[in-house]
Amino acid sequence: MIVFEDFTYAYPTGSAPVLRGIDLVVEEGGFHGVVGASGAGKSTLAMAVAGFIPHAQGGEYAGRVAVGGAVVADTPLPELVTRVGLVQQNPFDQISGARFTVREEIAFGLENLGVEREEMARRVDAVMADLGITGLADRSPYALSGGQQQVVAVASMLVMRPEVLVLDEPTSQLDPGGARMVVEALGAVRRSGVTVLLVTHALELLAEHADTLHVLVDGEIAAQGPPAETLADDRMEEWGVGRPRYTEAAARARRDGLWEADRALPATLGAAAAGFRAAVRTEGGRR
Ligand SMILES: Nc1ncnc2c1ncn2[C@@H]1O[C@H](COP(=O)(O)OP(=O)(O)OP(=O)(O)O)[C@@H](O)[C@H]1O
Repeated sequence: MIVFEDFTYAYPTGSAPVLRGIDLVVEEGGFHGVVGASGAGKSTLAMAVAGFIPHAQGGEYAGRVAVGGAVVADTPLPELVTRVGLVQQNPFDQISGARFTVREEIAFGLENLGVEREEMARRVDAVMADLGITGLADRSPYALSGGQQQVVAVASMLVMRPEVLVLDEPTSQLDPGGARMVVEALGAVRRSGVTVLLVTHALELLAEHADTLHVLVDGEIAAQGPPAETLADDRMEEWGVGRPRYTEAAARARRDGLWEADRALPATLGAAAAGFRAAVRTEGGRR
């Protein structure tokens, strides 16, 4: 569980706070999304969960962030890395450069923790099997596609058995095939019981997979709730987030009288298809 209590944060080089009075509860387990316009503070929020804020970045803060009951600011980074994994945008940048194979790369964090060799091998094998990358075990991390590298980055975090996995735009530099690999891997992470907090502009992905969605606007939480509600919110345009293409299609159909007036706008393809089918039936009934 991640809890923000009235959390405000300013970077050391900037005078104005970039997160302001954040109150947020992310329930244990499940898949939770964070969206917002560019500069809204999403990466800053991700770093506040992972502890790079305040531990590595410094800056000024008020209020608190806690993960699994541990207050992030009071917990040393070496302990936090076993509680929270952070996967970032660029898969290439996350390769340690210190190991030759995917298997060794995934084991790297456990080695640093001094985990016993057999236990380490068991855990690495299990994570690779869970994420469907056993076939990559003996390859060089540098010889992989971006999607494969990103799944290895997820595996390197998951092998530490964190409570929370935070991902900051993990698919934004990938082609559609690579993005699909990462999404499938996140399905496996979710099934393992780890809480997933995903920062992304990929609204359709959140519409299909997220349990809750948190909308950041200029450093504040402007809306939160189930994605079917938040993504169809009329204010998403003015907040600079936009809406899924299915929502936009239905909104246009509604303007043209082709969407039932009392039916909520859809966020997913399935909900859009159901709405259009119903509209066609109603139209047919009128004839
Ligand atoms: N290291 C830093 N020092 C000072 N200001 C920073 C630093 N990093 C980010 N900022 C500022 O903090 C604000 C929020 O940035 P952040 O990267 O968290 O936004 P974001 O929502 O993740 O944006 P994007 O979608 O473009 O990644 C921006 O105004 C940004 O310029």
